Amino acid sequence: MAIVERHIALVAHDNKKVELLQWASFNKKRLAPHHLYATGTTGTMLEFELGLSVQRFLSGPVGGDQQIGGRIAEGSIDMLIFFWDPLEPQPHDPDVKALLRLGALWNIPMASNVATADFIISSPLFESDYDRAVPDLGPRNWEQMRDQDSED
Ligand SMILES: O=C(CO)COP(=O)(O)O
Repeated sequence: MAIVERHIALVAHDNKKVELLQWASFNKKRLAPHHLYATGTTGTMLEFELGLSVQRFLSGPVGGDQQIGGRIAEGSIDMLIFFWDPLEPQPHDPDVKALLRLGALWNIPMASNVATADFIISSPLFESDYDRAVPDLGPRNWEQMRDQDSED
């Protein structure tokens, strides 16, 4: 049976990059058939060290987290492996929070640590059809909002 190709974003803060590299190295064969994305430095590391083909965005602190969040919102990234650093504040903490928020909102599988990433990548669902529930977040109805406002 053909595998379902996932669109997976891989991101790690500096103190977590080695952990991500080791995880990706161990799982290289399983990751390779999928479409991989990463923030700038994480992506360079994965390409350079493992020879994986990765679409790189800007570095996290200068907009890369927001770019990935945008792709999640528009539906072109459907999984996030993000080893964020729980022991160190980041200059772009609002962007980190926004990325995690969008991942939760759009109900994509997200791993913040190695154990969860292991569970995700070894799940039978990893490469099979999965009907992910997506919230109904169509455009808000301006006319309805205006009429409600005038009733108040
Ligand atoms: O800061 C990051 C995620 O918040 C990661 O960015 P880099 O991959 O460019 O180091």
